[in-house]
Amino acid sequence: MTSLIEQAKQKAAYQAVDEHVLPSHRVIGVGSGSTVVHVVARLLQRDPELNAKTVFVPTSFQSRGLLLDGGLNVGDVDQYPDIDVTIDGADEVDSQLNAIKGGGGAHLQEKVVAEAAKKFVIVADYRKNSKILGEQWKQGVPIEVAPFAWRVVLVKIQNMGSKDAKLRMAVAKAGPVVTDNGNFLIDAPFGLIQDPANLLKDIKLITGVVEVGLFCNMAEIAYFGNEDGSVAIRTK
Ligand SMILES: O=C(CO)[C@H](O)[C@H](O)COP(=O)(O)O
Repeated sequence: MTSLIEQAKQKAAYQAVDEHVLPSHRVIGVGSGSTVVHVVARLLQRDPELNAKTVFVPTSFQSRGLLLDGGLNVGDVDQYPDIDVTIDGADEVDSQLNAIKGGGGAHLQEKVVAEAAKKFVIVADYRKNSKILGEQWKQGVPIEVAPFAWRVVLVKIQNMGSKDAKLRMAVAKAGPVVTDNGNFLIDAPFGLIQDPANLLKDIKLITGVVEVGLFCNMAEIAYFGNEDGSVAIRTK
């Protein structure tokens, strides 16, 4: 029995693929996370001849595995810097389509692949649909940092007002989570984020920060699967 949340993710993902991955597209960016599993499932339902003519650019070890397991052509963003469309999940999306990403620690590659695309599309379930960032996602803004700099960055983030900011620790390993890029992660709660673009700029200016999981003014459209089986669409 599929849960309501899983059904909501699937509905959003399927509709986004159907409406944004066109037969003329040759390069598709594929995000990371559990909602993206449904994106790849829908891609695999397309005409195999069409998929054979298309390259898919993953954003993590996880999404690369999904694409390879499906027998799809995989390419790197340095080979394919012009992407037709990138579809990805999010941890929270506000009324202006700003998003928090990086719950899965993949936001560095996700941001590069989203910025390389002509169009960036978000897929999520109803729990991610907010007016203001920080309403529902309480874990904080994910910040990827160079390992040697983590404590200096953490103190600066705490001094910026995120008193509960902390290093993300691994669950099945002693010590911190290490990203696909060999870095550490800090999760920094800032309460309600009224001005995400300004916060992004301030955090990014701290030396040692590699990338911030605030995606501001990037998404063109977001699909939210609802509990009742409908899909809410938000556009710019
Ligand atoms: O940003 C991400 C990973 O870095 C994911 O897109 C985000 O965490 C949402 O994941 P899910 O679809 O599993 O809820």
